[in-house]
Amino acid sequence: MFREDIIIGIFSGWRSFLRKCLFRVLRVGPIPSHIAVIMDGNRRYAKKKKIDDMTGYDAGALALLHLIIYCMELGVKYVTAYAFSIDNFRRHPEEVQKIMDLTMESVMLLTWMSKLRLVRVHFAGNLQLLSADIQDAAKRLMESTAGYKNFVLTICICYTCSDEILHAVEESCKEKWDDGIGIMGYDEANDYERLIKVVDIEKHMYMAIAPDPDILIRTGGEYRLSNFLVWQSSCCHLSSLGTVWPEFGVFHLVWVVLDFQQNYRYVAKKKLQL
Ligand SMILES: CC(C)=CCC/C(C)=C/CC/C(C)=C/COP(=O)(O)OP(=O)(O)O
Repeated sequence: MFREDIIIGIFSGWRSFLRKCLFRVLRVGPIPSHIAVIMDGNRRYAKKKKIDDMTGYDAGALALLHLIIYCMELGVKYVTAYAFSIDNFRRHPEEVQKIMDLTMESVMLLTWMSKLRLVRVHFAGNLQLLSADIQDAAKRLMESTAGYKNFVLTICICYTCSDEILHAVEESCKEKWDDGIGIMGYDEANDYERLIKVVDIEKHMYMAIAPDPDILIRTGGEYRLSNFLVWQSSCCHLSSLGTVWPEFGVFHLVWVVLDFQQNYRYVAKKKLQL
């Protein structure tokens, strides 16, 4: 499904012209630096179109590819997608396998795209839960693109924010232990002082590579975070869309960014008060 002609097609024609005009208008206002997405509604899309669920996921992966290209054009620097939660391992094995296959296909496509030296790819999550071949391919891709600064794509796979926090706490404790420092100590007032600080935890989060998201989009009409970037989204603009993920397109993106711009001043003020 991932063919070079799809990518070329997206860039060409009158649609590309219209998109450029819309993005020029959007750029008059503040552009989010980081957009995160929960790609919900792939199976509902499949049901609606009377196709099998697996083809629904293909359509979802293509919608993600479109979003990446639009965000690059618009000037968004970070895109983070929730591809697979640790809880998704409870799904039907065929479905789990399909998403793993798509991950492998995406790694191959992104490896091909990495020749353009445009995208830094990062996989966030408990990667040990992936099969050895996907782990290897993902690690190689992360290493080979680590120096690219223009655009950062993070694919959250085998991810939940609770697991991310546990991992970060563990790493912080190990670090203190290795430095010969206990976890709790006394300050001069004989009061407890925290030796593990928020900065220690944040340094070890899987998402440490990116700033906190400015916008978190969830498609499929749900209003839950489903354990996605819970730590990082205290000040971000949440956008829940009724549309199913494979139908997410450029007009949805424009709508979400306009909504973000309308609330920008308020959210910026709130961030300063934190
Ligand atoms: C790069 C990469 C690996 C891309 C992955 C492709 C992709 C679209 C993954 C979404 C995974 C997922 C479990 C979505 C939830 O939708 P759902 O199908 O459970 O939605 P629904 O049942 O509510 O309709």
